[in-house]
Amino acid sequence: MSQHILSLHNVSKRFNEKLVLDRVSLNIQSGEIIALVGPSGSGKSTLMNAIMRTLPLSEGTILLDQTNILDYHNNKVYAQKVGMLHQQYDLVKQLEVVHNVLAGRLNRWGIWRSLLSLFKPQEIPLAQSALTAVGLSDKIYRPTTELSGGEQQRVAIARLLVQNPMLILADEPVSALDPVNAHNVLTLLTKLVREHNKTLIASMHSVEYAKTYFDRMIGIKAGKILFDLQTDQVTQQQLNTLYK
Ligand SMILES: Nc1ncnc2c1ncn2[C@@H]1O[C@H](COP(=O)(O)OP(=O)(O)OP(=O)(O)O)[C@@H](O)[C@H]1O
Repeated sequence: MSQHILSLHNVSKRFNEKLVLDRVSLNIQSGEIIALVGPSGSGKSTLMNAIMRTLPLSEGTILLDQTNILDYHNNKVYAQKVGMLHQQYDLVKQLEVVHNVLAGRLNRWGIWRSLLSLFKPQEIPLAQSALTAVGLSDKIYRPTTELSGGEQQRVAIARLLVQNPMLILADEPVSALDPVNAHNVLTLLTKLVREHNKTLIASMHSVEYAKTYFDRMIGIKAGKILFDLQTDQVTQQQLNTLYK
């Protein structure tokens, strides 16, 4: 049996008649830290949304943990396998940080516990330890809106730690941040992924960041994989072709 955490077999996606993913096949092992790179509109977000099950495939199969993603009937169970980090953090800004972090627990709690937690946060030690891991333990009861962009992205990472999925997808996780915050968030994210034995796939606008922080780079152009290599093996010529 395959040991791949994620396998895509001939995955295609059409929007109306437009082919946006064109027979994409790839295998990903547990623990890999992968950057998806490619020009705007090449299909990176579509690929991630397909893995997240927010977009149905036109053709092909995706196996997560050796099971077809369509066979996970329960979204809560699926959320224990895959979590996503968005460019715009996707937090409820009016709530205190603790509630946003504990939102990562919703896939394990029932409705009553989830509602109760809005009034009296449940599992505070769990939230506290996730916030300590991202360097924000002193911000637990602050309104999220008072945090900077970089801090909000770290809250979103703490929420993922609480959610504890095996695979993390990150859609341009630092493109809304300045270079210092982008560096801090990527350093933190890749360190936590390694320490917690997770797998990371991130779409990256910046090839420089992709080279610095990621082990494997997958170049996508017009919905096709142009190269799929260890980062140090990607040549300037391949990058030129990708962005030409
Ligand atoms: N819901 C949709 N309906 C129709 N077309 C779509 C839809 N979502 C994406 N597309 C098209 O699919 C193509 C790929 O988009 P996608 O967002 O996956 O690219 P991307 O590589 O993530 O781009 P970027 O780097 O700019 O985020 C684009 O041409 C886009 O316009």
